[in-house]
Amino acid sequence: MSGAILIHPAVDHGLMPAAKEFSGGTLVCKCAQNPVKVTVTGQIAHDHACGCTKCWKPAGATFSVVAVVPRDNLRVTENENKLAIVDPNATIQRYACTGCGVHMYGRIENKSHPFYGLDFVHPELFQESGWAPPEFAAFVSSVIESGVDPSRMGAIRDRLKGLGLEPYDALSPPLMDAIATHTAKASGALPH
Ligand SMILES: N[C@@H](CCC(=O)N[C@@H](CSCO)C(=O)NCC(=O)O)C(=O)O
Ligand SMILES: [Zn+2]
Ligand SMILES: [Zn+2]
Repeated sequence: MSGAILIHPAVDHGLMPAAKEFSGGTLVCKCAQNPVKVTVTGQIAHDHACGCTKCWKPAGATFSVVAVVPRDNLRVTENENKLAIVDPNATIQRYACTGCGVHMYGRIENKSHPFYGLDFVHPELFQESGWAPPEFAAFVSSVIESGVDPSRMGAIRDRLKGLGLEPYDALSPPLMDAIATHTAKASGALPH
């Protein structure tokens, strides 16, 4: 680790490679009793470190680690009654455990959203190893909104680059292109 720059416990010691045989697993919240469990089928996609204020981060972390899975591949299997939506007006409706505060999944209900059909999950909550590691860092400048001193941004971006997580202030260029393509097709600027 370089100095006091802690990105997230799942990346601070280097990225763990994906396991070829990883076929999903169980996300478990941090409650000592009656934890919420969410079963995910298949590997995660578009895993990234996210600096936005809305994604759940473990204590001490500057970034979250968040990825997507098809919503049909996700099931709440235990203690669903403990879940509550953090902000019903947000694009991503994040279901948090009312016991420990961990966000178990985030769902997009707007059918015209470019990412409709995908749920957001924090893969560090898997009890299994082998999930695909983060590929880039998103919404990096947004960490300032959580109180990070702007003077630290150079060191934070250098640390992310050192970990192989290219820093962007929105999503990665391929994902931003996919969003723009969706928008252009919806408006008619591009053919379907
Ligand atoms: N500066 C804002 C940015 C918040 C934001 O737009 N977050 C993104 C990324 S979340 C995971 O990649 C987003 O899509 N948000 C939609 C939502 O949260 O519903 C901030 O930091 O708050
Ligand atoms: Zn909990
Ligand atoms: Zn985020």
